Amino acid sequence: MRVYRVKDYDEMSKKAATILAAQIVSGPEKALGLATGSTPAGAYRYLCKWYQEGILDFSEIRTMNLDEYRGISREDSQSYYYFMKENLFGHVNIKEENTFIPDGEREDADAVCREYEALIQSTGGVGLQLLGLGRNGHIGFNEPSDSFIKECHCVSLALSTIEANKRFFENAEDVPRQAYTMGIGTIMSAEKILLLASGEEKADALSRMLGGPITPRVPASILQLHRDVTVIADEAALSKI
Ligand SMILES: O=P(O)(O)OC[C@H]1O[C@](O)(CO)[C@@H](O)[C@@H]1O
Repeated sequence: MRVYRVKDYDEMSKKAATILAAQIVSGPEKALGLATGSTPAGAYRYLCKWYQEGILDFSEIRTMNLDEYRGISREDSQSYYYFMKENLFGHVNIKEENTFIPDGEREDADAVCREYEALIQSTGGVGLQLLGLGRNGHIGFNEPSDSFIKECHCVSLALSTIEANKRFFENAEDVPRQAYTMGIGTIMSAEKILLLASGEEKADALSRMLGGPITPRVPASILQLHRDVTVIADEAALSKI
C-alpha cells in the first residue's frame, strides 16, 4: 500500500485527479469505479477543468459507481445519480449510456443488487476504484458488521452514517435508511484502488484502516490485503498515525 501525505484537501484532490486522469488516458477499456460524497468532489472539479482545457476526453470511458440510496428518485438532489451529474457527468463528454449507478428508484433490492453485480463482472470489472472513507471506517456503504459481505447488497445505514450524512439534508429524518452498495468482494476485485481521506474527522478511521487488525468492524481494513492500493490523505486525516 502506498500512502501519500499531502498538506490539505486541495492538494489531495489534485493528486487524485492526476491519477484518475492517467487511468482515463491509458485504460479506457476497463471501467472507472467512482465514489460520491465530499471527499471526491474536489478531484472531480479538476477533471472537469482539464476536460474544458482540452486535456481529457471522456468519450470512451465507462464508469461504475459504488453506491446509491435506496428509495430515492434520480431527480432528488440528494441522490448519488444527481451528485454525479452535478459534479462530473454534466460537465464532460461522457456518454450517459456508459455511466452506471445502482438504481435507487427500484425497491426490489435483491434484483437490483444481483443485476448490478452481474453487470460489473460481465463487463470486465473495474480498472481503478476510487474510494472515500466513512468516519466509521466504511467503504462504499459497507458498514461495520460481524462479517464482510462479498457482493452488491442492500444495507441498513449505521446511525453514525445517518448522523454524518444529515448535513446534506434538511432534517436527519430525511436521510434514507438504506442503500445499495458494491460489496467488499466487488471492491477488492478492482485492479487498482485509490482511497482519499481529508480532515480530522477521518483520522481515527484512517489509523484503524492502515494499522489496525483486518476486521469487518473496520471495513476499510480489508484493503491491507489488496495488492495495489494508493492512499492520499492530508495532514489532518493522518494526525493519529
Ligand atoms: O466523503 P464523505 O462525504 O465524507 O463520505 C465518506 C464516504 O461515504 C460515502 O458517502 C458512502 O458512499 C462515500 O461515497 C464517501 O466517500
